Amino acid sequence: MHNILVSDPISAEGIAALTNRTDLSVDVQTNLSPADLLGVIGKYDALIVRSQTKVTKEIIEAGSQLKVIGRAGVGVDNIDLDAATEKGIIVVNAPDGNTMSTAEHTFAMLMSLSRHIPQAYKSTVEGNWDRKSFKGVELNRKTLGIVGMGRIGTEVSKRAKAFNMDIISYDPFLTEERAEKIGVRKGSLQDIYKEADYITVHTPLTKETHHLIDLEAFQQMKQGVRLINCARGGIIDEDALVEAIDRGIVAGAAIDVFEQEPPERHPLLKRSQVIATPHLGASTEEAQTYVAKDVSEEILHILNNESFKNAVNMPQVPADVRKALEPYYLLGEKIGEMAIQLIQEPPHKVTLTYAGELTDYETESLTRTILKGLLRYHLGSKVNVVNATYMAKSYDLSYSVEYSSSSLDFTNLISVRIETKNETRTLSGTLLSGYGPRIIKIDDYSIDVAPTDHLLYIQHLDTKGMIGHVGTALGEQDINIATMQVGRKDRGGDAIMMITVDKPLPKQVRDQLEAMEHIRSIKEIQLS
Ligand SMILES: NC(=O)c1ccc[n+]([C@@H]2O[C@H](COP(=O)([O-])OP(=O)(O)OC[C@H]3O[C@@H](n4cnc5c(N)ncnc54)[C@H](O)[C@@H]3O)[C@@H](O)[C@H]2O)c1
Ligand SMILES: O=C(O)CC[C@@H](O)C(=O)O
Repeated sequence: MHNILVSDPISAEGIAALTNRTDLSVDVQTNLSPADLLGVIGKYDALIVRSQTKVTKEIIEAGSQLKVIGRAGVGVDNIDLDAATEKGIIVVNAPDGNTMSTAEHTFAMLMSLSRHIPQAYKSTVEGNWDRKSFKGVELNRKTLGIVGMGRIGTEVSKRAKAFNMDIISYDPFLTEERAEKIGVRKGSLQDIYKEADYITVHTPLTKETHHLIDLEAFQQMKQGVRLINCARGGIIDEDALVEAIDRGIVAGAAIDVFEQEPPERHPLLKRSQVIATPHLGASTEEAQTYVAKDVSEEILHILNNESFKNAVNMPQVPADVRKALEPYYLLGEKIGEMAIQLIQEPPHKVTLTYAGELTDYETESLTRTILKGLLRYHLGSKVNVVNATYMAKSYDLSYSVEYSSSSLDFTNLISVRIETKNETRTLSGTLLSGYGPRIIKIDDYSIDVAPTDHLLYIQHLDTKGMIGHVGTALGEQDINIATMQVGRKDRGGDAIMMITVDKPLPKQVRDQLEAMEHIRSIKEIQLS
């Protein structure tokens, strides 16, 4: 039974996929204080939030069972992503469900701003009939500057085109081709400041976009410009906006999101040129149902160990790539687990090499899986594919990935070279059609071993009778040999045996083997 906590108001219809299941327990508690949340979070496997709940490092650390945090919406700035990643907790969002609603809200703000609808409404219901104070402006043939041409920015541009607006847009990822396809002009921020009658922002709030629109930016804008922020508080510097309004640069601003929410008595709210809504961009019945459905589906996938697509703190793996790589994850994990057991000292460098058909794919998820296998052996189950690269870095283990054209005549090949201060070991494996994962090389020795639970790796001198001696010693102690592979470099030189056995070796058998003449080392390898 998995326990799920929903701590913000979420569409009941949207989370029906969770609440209808008998193998899940879903608690909806939308009035928890941070202290209350801290007290209860320890018993939950999944947490679903909108933007109100602040999922801090403290909450994440107290979430001893947490596997996934779901954000029913786009922005994840209320979740400490680094803390979640460090703990191996997947953070998923619902990036598409509220795009239309937010684009429509932006447009409602744009029009309200132009025709002073909120101010005129207030005056009218107060008993006035004031037809002079609220003269507006047309959108027709005006220039709209869009900062951030992602999902919402693009939808806003479509609506603006229908109003015969000229659109100029800046986004670091906007190519000339895409701009042409959408029907907007691509420009710089400075172009927007210089030309736009309206500016709307649709970026995430990042270090780069924090106070992107500051006093310096306002000073470059057209006199009488109007601004809209339905993205995130903090992209526009609120104090600078007040100053720009007071200096007459800005004729109006429509603000849905604030640096602090609620925006306790900010001077901005005292300016008659400002209209405001309380973070309502995504607040429609449709959007709330869509985002809740999307995030519920993702949570179900994650709790059932199925593939998912909207993780924010790990790379997205397209479904076709994931399907193609799926059989390699097991092979990669086993190679990682074996490699770490072959070395005697802490590793400081790992080089992963992919060859054959693997070079056709985006292998980031495979790399994470190999690192997970490698690190788990010592660090335990706290390592997973979410935090594997983070964990590697935090243990000063550098890793790199290479692609090779040489796959030793196999259709695919994964090699892991692991280096310590004094030794370097290399392990290679392949996925053999019809046979599954095989280890085909250890250092310079060619072998062919399935990575089973108990393996015995013996380095010895190539001399007569070794196989017999080892076989007898194991047999006498009732250790059944499932398979045995031998390899040597030169006749009479260094040689290896890789034996798969049915159970771990008792200590006396190990001691006995270690004491045998011509045996150089014995390593038991346990795979999970
Ligand atoms: N008001 C609301 O209720 C509400 C609802 C939904 C989304 N949002 C917010 O709207 C914003 C946009 O959402 P989206 O779904 O369109 O996201 P998106 O990821 O589809 O688009 C964001 C775009 O911003 C661009 N960008 C990043 N840094 C930039 C910069 N410095 N200058 C210009 N462009 C930059 C990115 O390249 C990307 O194309 C987010 O902040 C999201 O949280 C608010
Ligand atoms: O949950 C909400 O209503 C806000 C959602 C919005 O800010 C988002 O980023 O998706």
